[in-house]
Amino acid sequence: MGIEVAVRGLTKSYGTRNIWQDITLTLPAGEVSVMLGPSGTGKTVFLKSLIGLVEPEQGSVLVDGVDMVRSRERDVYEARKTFGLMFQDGALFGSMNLFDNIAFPLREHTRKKESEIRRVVMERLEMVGLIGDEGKLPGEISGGMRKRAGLARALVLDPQIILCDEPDSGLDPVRTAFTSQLLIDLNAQIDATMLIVTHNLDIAATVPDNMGMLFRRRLVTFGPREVLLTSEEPVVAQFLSGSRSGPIGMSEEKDAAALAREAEAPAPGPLNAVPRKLVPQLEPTPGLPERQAVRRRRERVRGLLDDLPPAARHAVEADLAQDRAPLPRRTSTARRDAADPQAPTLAAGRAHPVGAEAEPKERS
Ligand SMILES: Nc1ncnc2c1ncn2[C@@H]1O[C@H](COP(=O)(O)OP(=O)(O)OP(=O)(O)O)[C@@H](O)[C@H]1O
Repeated sequence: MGIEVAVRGLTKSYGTRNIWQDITLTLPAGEVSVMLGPSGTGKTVFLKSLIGLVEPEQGSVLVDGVDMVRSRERDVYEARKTFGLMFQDGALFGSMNLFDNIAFPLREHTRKKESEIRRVVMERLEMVGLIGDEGKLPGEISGGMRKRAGLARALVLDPQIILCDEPDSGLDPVRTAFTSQLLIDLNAQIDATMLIVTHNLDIAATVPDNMGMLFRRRLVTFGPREVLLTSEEPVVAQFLSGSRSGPIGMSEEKDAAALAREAEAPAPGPLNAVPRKLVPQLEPTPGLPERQAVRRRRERVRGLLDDLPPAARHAVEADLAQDRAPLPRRTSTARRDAADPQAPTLAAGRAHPVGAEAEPKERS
């Protein structure tokens, strides 16, 4: 099973420019989490800080007892081996064919024989649907195939934590849907802890167990997917609906004058929030094992129910009721909500705000 990543009070600046501050969250072991945020809010910097490639000035990132921020270089190097990284462009060596690219970490970091390397590489190629393409150069394949090859390479050392930086960037909606399924299938097969950085609303709505969002140098929220997907927090609702109305502007933040003008004359019709249903999470492709994270997460989130905002709580209770496990409380409400066609919709304005009173406490 994957291992937990515990981030506490993380703060990063470049020179005098603060990127984000005081980020505290836990990536639960073996679960899939997504970090959303407008462009430039520091999502990639956050990913890099988890593996010690970027050095935050405050805070800690605990992975299996090693603080990726402050521990000795040798310990950080060892802990880094538990991670698999998938970068935006696949980060493949242009002069090597896919087989050699994917075999590279095995040849660099292990003493496996070539026959064993071939077995592992072909297995990973099959997982990402690239069997038959192993002889091709990165320049001869599509962007989506490069991403999948990058994912296969991230998997060869059997990582317990997988970090994916914008797995959808540059992909059409169909390829993005396949990528979403691939990520869920992967989690079912290897039960690794996963963090995906993305802007993509379909991935956000269908893939993760947990979601967070960065905005204005802060973590707006992080918790069970239902919290963010039912949130009325203006920045979250705007982001999830793709609306121009709200605090997010073309540059990272709108200034106060622009927000005041907008409040007087809200953007018309289609530019405003488009309600989105809280759609079910993707399940693994038939024939694959069940995701073990699902049951673990249900148990974990059951313990958080009292701290969740009402809309998120109703959505979680509906999920728990579907599982047919006995509910400790509010069973009848959950059943009613599960059947309620008016159940929480994204940006539909029915959910409770994630505010001071309602914000769930992040827990491990
Ligand atoms: N090495 C660096 N030195 C100085 N500034 C940097 C460095 N790396 C990143 N930044 C700055 O940190 C900010 C956040 O960058 P980052 O790439 O993490 O954003 P992001 O949220 O991933 O954006 P996008 O969604 O567009 O990929 C940017 O303004 C970027 O210019």
